[in-house]
Amino acid sequence: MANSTCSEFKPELLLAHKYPEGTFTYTERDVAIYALGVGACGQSAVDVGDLKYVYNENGQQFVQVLPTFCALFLFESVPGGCPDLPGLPYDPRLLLLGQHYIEIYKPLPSSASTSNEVTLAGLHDKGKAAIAEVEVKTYDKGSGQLLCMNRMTAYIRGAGGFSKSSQPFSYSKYPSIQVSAVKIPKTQPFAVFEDSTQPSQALLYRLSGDYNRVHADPGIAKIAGFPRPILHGVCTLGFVVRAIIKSVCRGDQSMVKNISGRFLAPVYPGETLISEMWVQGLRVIYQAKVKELNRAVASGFVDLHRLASSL
Ligand SMILES: CCC/C=C/C(=O)SCCNC(=O)CCNC(=O)[C@H](O)C(C)(C)COP(=O)([O-])OP(=O)([O-])OC[C@H]1O[C@@H](n2cnc3c(N)ncnc32)[C@H](O)[C@@H]1OP(=O)([O-])[O-]
Repeated sequence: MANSTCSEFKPELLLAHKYPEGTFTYTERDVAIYALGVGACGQSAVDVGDLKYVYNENGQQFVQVLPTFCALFLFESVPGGCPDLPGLPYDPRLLLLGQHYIEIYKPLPSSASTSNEVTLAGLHDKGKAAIAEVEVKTYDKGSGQLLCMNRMTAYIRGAGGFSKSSQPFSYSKYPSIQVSAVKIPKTQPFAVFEDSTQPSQALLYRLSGDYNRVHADPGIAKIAGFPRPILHGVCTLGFVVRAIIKSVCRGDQSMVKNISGRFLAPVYPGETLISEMWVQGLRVIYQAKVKELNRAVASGFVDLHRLASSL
C-alpha cells in the first residue's frame, strides 16, 4: 500500500524507513513474455533481430535477455510502482513514472532467482508534485553477484507542498550527473527507427509484473486525467532501447551499460513510436516521438561498453 496515516511530514521518519527485501524469480518464459511486451517480433514473427529474445533461435541454448528486463526487478518490492512513503500520504492514482535509470553490472541470465534491496534514493518537494526516487539493487541469489541497479523517479501529482515553500525539501543520495537532462542535438540523427505499439500493448506488458491500474482500467485512467489507459513508461523505454540495439549496437544487447529515460508525455497503446538516435562517443542520445501527433514522449541516453565495429 502506498499510504500513511500521518498528516505532518517528518523527513527523518521517511529517510529512516527500511523497505523489505524482495525476491524475484524468473524463467525463460518470463523473459520471452517481457520481450513480446516491449514489441519484439511485433511487426514480424521472424524478425531477424528479435527472434532470439523470444525463441531458442538457431539452437541457441538460452533465450537472450533484453537489458530493460532489469526494470521488472523493482515491481516485486514496489507493487504498481507505488512506494510506501511513511509520513507523506498520497493518492497512488495520481502517480506517474517521471524517469527511470538502469545500471547493468553483469549480463542478465535467462533464468534466475534474485534478491532486491530497496532504498529511498531521493525526495523532492516541487510544490504541485512530490518526486520520490526509489533505488533497487538486484543480486543473483545463487552467486551473490550484484546484477543491476534500477532507480525509478515517481512524479506524484498533488503530493507536493509538504515543506516550507521558502525552502522546499530536497534530498538525493546520488550524484546529479546520473540524471542530467539530455540536450537533443540539432543535427540529423544517426538513425531513426519506427515501431508500432499494439492497442493491447499495455495489457500484454503488465503480465510481466507491472500491475499499476492506470495501464488497464479505463475508470482509473480517467481519475488519473487520461481519456484511456496509458502505456507503461518502462514499456516505451523497452521499445526505444530495442531500437537502439538494432540500429546502433547491430543487434548485440550485451553492449548496453546504462540506460536513462525521462518521460515527457503519455503514450497511448496503438500509437507509433519514432526513436531518433545520435551517437556521441560511447553515449547514444535519443528522443522518442509519437508519430501520429509529432510529439516528443521520452528522451534520455544509453551508455555502451563499446561501439559496433561496423559503425
Ligand atoms: C511509477 C509507476 C507507476 C506509473 C507508471 C507509468 O509508467 S506512468 C506512464 C509514463 N509516464 C508518463 O506518461 C509521464 C509523462 N510526463 C508528463 O505527463 C509530465 O512531464 C509530468 C506530469 C511528469 C510533469 O509535467 P509538469 O508540467 O507537471 O512538470 P513541470 O514541467 O511543471 O515541472 C515541474 C518540476 O518537475 C520536474 N519534472 C518535470 N517532468 C519531470 C519528469 N518527467 N521526471 C522528473 N521530474 C520532472 C521539473 O524539472 C520541475 O522541477 P524544477 O525544474 O522546477 O525543479
